[in-house]
Amino acid sequence: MQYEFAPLEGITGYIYRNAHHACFPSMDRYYTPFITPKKGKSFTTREWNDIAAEHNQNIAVVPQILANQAEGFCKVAGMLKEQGYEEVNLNLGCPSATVTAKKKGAGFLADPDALDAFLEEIFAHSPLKISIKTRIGVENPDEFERLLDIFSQYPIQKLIVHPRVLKEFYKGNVHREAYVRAKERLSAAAADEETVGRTIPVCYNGDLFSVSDTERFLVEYPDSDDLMFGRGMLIDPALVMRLRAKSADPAGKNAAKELRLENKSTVWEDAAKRVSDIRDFYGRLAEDYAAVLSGERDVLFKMKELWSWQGQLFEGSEKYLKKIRKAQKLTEYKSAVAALFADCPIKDA
Ligand SMILES: Cc1cc2nc3c(=O)[nH]c(=O)nc-3n(C[C@H](O)[C@H](O)[C@H](O)COP(=O)(O)O)c2cc1C
Repeated sequence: MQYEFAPLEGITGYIYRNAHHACFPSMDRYYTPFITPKKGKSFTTREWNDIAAEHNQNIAVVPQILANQAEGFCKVAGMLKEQGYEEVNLNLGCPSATVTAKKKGAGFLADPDALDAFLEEIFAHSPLKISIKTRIGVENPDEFERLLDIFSQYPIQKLIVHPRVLKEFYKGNVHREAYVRAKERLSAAAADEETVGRTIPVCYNGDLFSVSDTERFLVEYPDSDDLMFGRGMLIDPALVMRLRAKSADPAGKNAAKELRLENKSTVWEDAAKRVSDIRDFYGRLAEDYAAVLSGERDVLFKMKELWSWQGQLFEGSEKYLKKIRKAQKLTEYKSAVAALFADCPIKDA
């Protein structure tokens, strides 16, 4: 089983990724929040910091590009190659109106012919392997068949499917049958000589918020071998660590060995251990942000955003979260966080 950390813009930058990897070394890969090609200019400072090789040592990272012009995509891919990357991910999922209005992200799915022409160009000229993270359409899940026709023509490193259409944003039920369809279609994508024998690995992404959600998913879709987690990791940063420790499948066991987790599955279900690991992680994050951000306000902004997710893992956390949200100084923040850790039991999800 492969476990991927989803790109989360504004959250999973290099500071977060490095701290997460140090505290919960369990992910096969982290995807960066998207980078956009710009005319003339290369990267913004934020983008540069995020992808620079020195900020991503000993951690498997796939940078993501948001683009609809092949030239810009390939130029950025070339710059990423210089930093030592081997793969780049194309964003066909972002539902934000500012992005989709420019026919990028999930907005690009509205014009399958243009998307096909773009893919032809980038697969011909990109210096890096290309994976794709996609939604299943704009308005209607039926649009996915046409998109799969297109995807099946290209040597895509991996197709990550978030089975919602653009207009659903992140709400409502996921269309899991579309994920099944992608697996059926792309593992049998042997339509002509060029594609004979080629299969495109498919990764599932969407609404796996807890260990029990994931276990239920795997009972229903036992052929799954690659899962991507986004918000679930913000709620429980040890989620994949716990899945690996509990896993009885051989790949999981090997991964557990690599991570020196043998016989530790019980430790990972121990509530006190879970709380102290999350406390260490959040302590480290606050310090690491303080080392690069310009003042307490910015650090507080980052940490408050994280707590809006993390708070969901603790029973009865609302009044403590209110204090965290109201904190104007790091000292106030720290005492509110300490009170939450002391008083709120962790959920067994
Ligand atoms: C705050 C936030 C930022 C996101 N930023 C990105 C992004 O930069 N690139 C991308 O492909 N998806 C982005 N996504 C989508 C996630 O990667 C993921 O597909 C989505 O959250 C569904 O997975 P989940 O249910 O496991 O959270 C973002 C989602 C959220 C909530």
